[in-house]
Amino acid sequence: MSGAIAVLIGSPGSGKSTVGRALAERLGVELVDTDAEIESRAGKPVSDIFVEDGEEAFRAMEREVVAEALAGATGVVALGGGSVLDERTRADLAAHHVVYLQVEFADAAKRVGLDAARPLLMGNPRARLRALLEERLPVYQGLATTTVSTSSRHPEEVVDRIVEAVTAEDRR
Ligand SMILES: Nc1ncnc2c1ncn2[C@@H]1O[C@H](COP(=O)(O)OP(=O)(O)O)[C@@H](O)[C@H]1O
Ligand SMILES: O=C(O)C1=C[C@@H](OP(=O)(O)O)[C@@H](O)[C@H](O)C1
Ligand SMILES: [Mg+2]
Repeated sequence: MSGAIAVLIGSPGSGKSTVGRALAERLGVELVDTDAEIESRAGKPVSDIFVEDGEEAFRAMEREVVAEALAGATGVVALGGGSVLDERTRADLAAHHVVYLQVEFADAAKRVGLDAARPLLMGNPRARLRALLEERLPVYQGLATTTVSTSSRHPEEVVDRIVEAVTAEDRR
């Protein structure tokens, strides 16, 4: 299959950015983390974009950055958790290995609890995260060519599973 070696999708706290970095390093390929690219273009953190420009402006930038990342991808792409809500992004993903990083609610809550930079979870982080997971689960499942559980697994073990899965997919 051409395109990215793996495009990582999943909820906030599933480990897309962390595992994306480790996977790209393991394979010796480039990583594009679309949130990092948005931050570099905007010159400010995602949380500031949400507060100062609003979610709609963030989603418009995200759509553009994701489309570019997917069009040129040959390595690993880590998406933001909400990027798959865009129809064009979902269509673009059809050309790629799409790895859904699955996480139990309790683990995701613990992981994002360590990091205050997720504007969508402001207010009541646990309730917001639960609602996001419920709404998006079918979308993540529908897009995945491979699903890898990340609960109770070190990021390097998650990388092992992804490498096995994409190698097996390519043999098919
Ligand atoms: N498999 C894992 N086990 C434990 N903690 C993890 C794991 N993957 C990521 N984390 C931690 O969870 C937090 C969120 O990870 P991150 O990669 O930013 O997730 P995402 O990009 O999916 O929102 C970070 O503090 C990270 O160190
Ligand atoms: O789920 C979402 O809608 C979002 C997830 C974040 O990325 P992570 O999934 O990497 O945390 C980031 O793109 C933004 O805060 C919106
Ligand atoms: Mg991330």
